[in-house]
Amino acid sequence: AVTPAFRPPERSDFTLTGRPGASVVILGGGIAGLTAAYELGKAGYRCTILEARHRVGGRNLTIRGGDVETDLDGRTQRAGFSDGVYFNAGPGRIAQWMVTMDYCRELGVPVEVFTNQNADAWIYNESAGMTEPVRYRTAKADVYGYVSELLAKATDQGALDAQLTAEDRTRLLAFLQSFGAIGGRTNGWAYTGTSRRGFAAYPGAGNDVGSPLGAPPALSDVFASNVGRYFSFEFGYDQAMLMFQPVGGMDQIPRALAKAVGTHRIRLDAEVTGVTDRGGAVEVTYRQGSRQAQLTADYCVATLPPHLMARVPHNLGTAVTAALADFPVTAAGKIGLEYRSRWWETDQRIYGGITETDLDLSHIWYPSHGFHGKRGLVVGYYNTGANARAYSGLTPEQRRERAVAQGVKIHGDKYRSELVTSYSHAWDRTRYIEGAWTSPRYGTAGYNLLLQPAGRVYFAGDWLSHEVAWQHGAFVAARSAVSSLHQRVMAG
Ligand SMILES: Cc1cc2nc3c(=O)[nH]c(=O)nc-3n(C[C@H](O)[C@H](O)[C@H](O)COP(=O)(O)OP(=O)(O)OC[C@H]3O[C@@H](n4cnc5c(N)ncnc54)[C@H](O)[C@@H]3O)c2cc1C
Ligand SMILES: N=C(N)NCCCC(=O)C(=O)O
Repeated sequence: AVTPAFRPPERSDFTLTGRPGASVVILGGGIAGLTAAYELGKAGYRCTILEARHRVGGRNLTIRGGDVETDLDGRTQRAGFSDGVYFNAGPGRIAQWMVTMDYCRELGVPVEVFTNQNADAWIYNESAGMTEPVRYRTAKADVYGYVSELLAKATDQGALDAQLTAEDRTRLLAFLQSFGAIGGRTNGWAYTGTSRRGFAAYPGAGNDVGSPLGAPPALSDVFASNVGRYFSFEFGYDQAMLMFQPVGGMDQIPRALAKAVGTHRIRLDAEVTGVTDRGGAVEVTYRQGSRQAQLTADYCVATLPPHLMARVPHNLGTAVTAALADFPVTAAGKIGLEYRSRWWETDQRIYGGITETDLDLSHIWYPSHGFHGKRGLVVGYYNTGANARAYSGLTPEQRRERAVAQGVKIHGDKYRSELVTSYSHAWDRTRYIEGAWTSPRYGTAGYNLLLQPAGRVYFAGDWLSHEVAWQHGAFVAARSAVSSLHQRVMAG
């Protein structure tokens, strides 16, 4: 066969066979820690999770009205969202092939489509001189049209004869005519714009042909606007539609995991302060409020972000510390803007999806659920790196003002006037996380060292996978760690 058969991801009815009943202390109650406890629990291990924050989930964080978060700079926000409104401050979407979907199925977490791409969402490149946003459908029609025109001309003029047979040329020209909606040879393969660009007023009854947007800008202006830079996003194997989200918020996943694990096995507000491998057991010290406590178990699974684990005193060796400290960390931030009306649906006909910009807010997300409801939440920025750090240095009020001032350029006055309340999350300033995700140095001795246990301590987290910045990575890394732990226990 030319194409290898599709291999479904490891199934979620992943089960360790044999019931050895050893004890395991798990550091961190994010997706990796909860998954380790869930899978080990199925096999009869006695697990305890130590989680420093006041809730499980880690980076999987959904904010609802009444939630209170204080960042490393001491800025406290109390989310004022209405009942039923939620904001996924961390993960927001899941690809169909990800093992995350299997866990949703197994745990009974209902999912719905997350609209990752929408022909009616906007593109706005201020630095390219755009004074008005353009709809995705219009931008695509023009870029595909002109690229097709150029390639058709070059092909027909013989510029590609060294690469193409006569049959290839005919087939390529036929493809380009349909792909770009361009004229034929007699029209010089010209792109002159079609209904694909969209309408100022859509067609109606009788003789109402509507008001088509008409002729495209000149080829040079279309390329100068640089709208084409966003088209490849939806080609990514990890971002292509259909994408999914849990109904009611991404934290339905950690909530379901915590319930399955048993909340009595999870200690919250428990900050791990030391890990000592005693040879026959692992001793973990932690702080709960003013109380210092200690826990001894047969094994340990450590799922703290690597740059934080590197700072926890331990006796696992300097090579382990150096390897943990060698994960470059990215910043990311998001703001949730609650509106009293769904003007993006009623006035702009945008039902979900993402507007792309070259502003420092980067992306604007419209909700993929609750269509035609009373109110809704727009993600007013989702940015990374320097843009994220620029926002995380501001107060929550300043962040909102900066995001709204820019959003108005794209959406008009309602972007400000209909706003009710907001909450912003800066991952680089979040205690016990201090970053969004890492860039592992795959293939180095340090990375490979952490794939092995350090004595009785196993490591897991999305940072020990090739799907960093995805819950999938945390799930599979946890499964990998508990599988090798279990093999060792069964062999011993
Ligand atoms: C902005 C953003 C967007 C994302 N988008 C997506 C997406 O759309 N889809 C997707 O699938 N994934 C997405 N991700 C990635 C996803 O959130 C992560 O891959 C996943 O949640 C990582 O889980 P983890 O358990 O490895 O780590 P974490 O969630 O970081 O868990 C580590 C845990 O350790 C705890 N901890 C830290 N220090 C201590 C200590 N001293 N003692 C005890 N506990 C401690 C932390 O509080 C935390 O709960 C996104 C992440 C971010 C930040
Ligand atoms: N550099 C990356 N791995 N990007 C992924 C960004 C985080 C994510 O999963 C999402 O937003 O969907």
